[in-house]
Amino acid sequence: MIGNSRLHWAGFIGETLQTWDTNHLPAAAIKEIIESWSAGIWPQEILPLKGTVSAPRDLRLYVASVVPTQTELWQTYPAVRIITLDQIPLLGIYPTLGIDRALAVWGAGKIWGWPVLVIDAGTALTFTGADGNHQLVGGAILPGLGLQLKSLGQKTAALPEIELPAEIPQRFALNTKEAIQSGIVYTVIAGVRDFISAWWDSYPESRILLTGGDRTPIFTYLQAQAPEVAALITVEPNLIFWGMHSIVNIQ
Ligand SMILES: Nc1ncnc2c1ncn2[C@@H]1O[C@H](COP(=O)(O)OP(=O)(O)OP(=O)(O)O)[C@@H](O)[C@H]1O
Ligand SMILES: CC(C)(CO)[C@@H](O)C(=O)NCCC(=O)O
Ligand SMILES: [K+]
Repeated sequence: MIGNSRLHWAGFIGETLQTWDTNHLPAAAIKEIIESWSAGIWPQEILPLKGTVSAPRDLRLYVASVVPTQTELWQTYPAVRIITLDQIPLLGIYPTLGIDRALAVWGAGKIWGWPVLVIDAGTALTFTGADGNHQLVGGAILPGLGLQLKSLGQKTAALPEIELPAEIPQRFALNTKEAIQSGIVYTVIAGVRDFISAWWDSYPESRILLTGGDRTPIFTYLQAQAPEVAALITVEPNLIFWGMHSIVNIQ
């Protein structure tokens, strides 16, 4: 899965599933990976994996991407299959819907049942809901936690670029760092709770799944602020891969 910040990898290696993340890769590295795979060798220096790994010569690579320039770099690999929206049986898809959102909500519905709401806390924070007929209800997109911190740090003179706090901060802060942390954390959690509550108004029995690179801090803050809501949320890092797995199997 090619995201806006990095690449998310999942490999069935023998009987086991391994997952890992890398940065976006430059063209030269991708060329090297493709040459290695074509020769039946695992490119261990670029994509380190546990154990010694050779690669089958026809190693299939399934790519879903929300970054077209990155997708392009993989298209020279003969065994690549690009997963596109038209391959996802979700009803009511609109043409510019992100493939990551479509795959995540499809994977969630397939495994945890319908209706379902997915919260993906990545570069962008997205809500994506589908109903009992596997029909997209819709969703919302806002800047993710990292991007909110970064944009304040970069677009102001006096605000530093800081990290997310490990625990929920004090709400009314008396220093700049904690004031930024409070502002972002409390408004995002309030927003997340509001979207969940609005979703449950329409789909009271629905599962809610939380995924993405910032799933753990979001879940920690939610547990502190609204433990009764957090208790009803399923945290699942591999939602998009479950979606890809299901799509790939039906082809
Ligand atoms: N090692 C890491 N590198 C980059 N971001 C990380 C890392 N660990 C956690 N994160 C957090 O993950 C967030 C990005 O999420 P994720 O990796 O899911 O984004 P992405 O690659 O854009 O994928 P998506 O397109 O699904 O949002 C950042 O806001 C950051 O706080
Ligand atoms: C919202 C992001 C950036 C989240 O990764 C991605 O799903 C995307 O580029 N979506 C396209 C716009 C949409 O989903 O309506
Ligand atoms: K853009």
